[in-house]
Amino acid sequence: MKEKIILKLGGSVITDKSSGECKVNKSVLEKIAVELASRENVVPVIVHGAGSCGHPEAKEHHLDKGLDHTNKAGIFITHRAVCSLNDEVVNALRASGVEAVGIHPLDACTAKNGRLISFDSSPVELLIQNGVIPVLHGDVVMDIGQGACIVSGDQLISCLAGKMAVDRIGLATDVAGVFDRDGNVIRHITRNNAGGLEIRGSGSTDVTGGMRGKIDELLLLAEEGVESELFHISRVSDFLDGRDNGGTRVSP
Ligand SMILES: Nc1ncnc2c1ncn2[C@@H]1O[C@H](COP(=O)(O)OP(=O)(O)OP(=O)(O)O)[C@@H](O)[C@H]1O
Ligand SMILES: C=C(C)CCOP(=O)(O)O
Repeated sequence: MKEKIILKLGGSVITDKSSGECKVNKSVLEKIAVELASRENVVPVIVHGAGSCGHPEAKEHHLDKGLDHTNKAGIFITHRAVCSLNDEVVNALRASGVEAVGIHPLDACTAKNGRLISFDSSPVELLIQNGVIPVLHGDVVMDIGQGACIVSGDQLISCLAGKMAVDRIGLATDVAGVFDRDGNVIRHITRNNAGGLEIRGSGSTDVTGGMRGKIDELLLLAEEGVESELFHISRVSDFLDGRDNGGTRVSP
């Protein structure tokens, strides 16, 4: 029986996030695609972040703060940036023989004050039933409270996991896991120990809260009874094979 998994490819991994402009790490994408092509044990849904292909644009047009009369063009500009990255991810997968297609949250979701309130997951489920890997991404989303907002790939994961049964959820980033003050990986986070941790944002331009935003989102997911794992991209094969990946588990 194949495991249904959600794998988030962090923007810190698939782009050069420290660059002020969209720079895709094509060689990393190729390696991930080869890993996925060789796996018969999992049916993945891929979600990716924006990194330098979306965060700088969203920040410049302050879309995380909503729409006003000055920033409407930011919708197109930000969406185009992250869609260009989505094309690169899909193309890398397809070049390795993995049948994949992009799904864009702007077309499929509605939010209220920054939180998703509707997302029809049936295309995602039908695609995987038919052997095609859906590739979703953090995006600008129309918002009935503030006009528009930025929905992170992390929030999308929570939303998807609430709608479809998945066996495991993994988030690959540029760090080995969540570090404590001494730089050691915290192997297990729950609501009980999360309060005392020093978790900050990203070192690069980021409108969705960096590691802090990610852990807050994963703790909400944990409250729904769903566990997730955060690990370094170099350990993706361990995650795919269900082995210890040296990272941080966030659980109820
Ligand atoms: N306590 C911490 N432990 C580990 N990383 C931390 C911590 N606090 C802040 N960080 C930062 O969080 C970053 C990872 O979060 P980030 O949001 O950039 O990842 P991502 O999901 O790959 O990116 P994106 O949001 O573009 O998809 C690390 O590069 C690190 O600088
Ligand atoms: C900035 C945009 C468009 C999406 C952000 O998604 P994330 O990189 O998963 O936080």
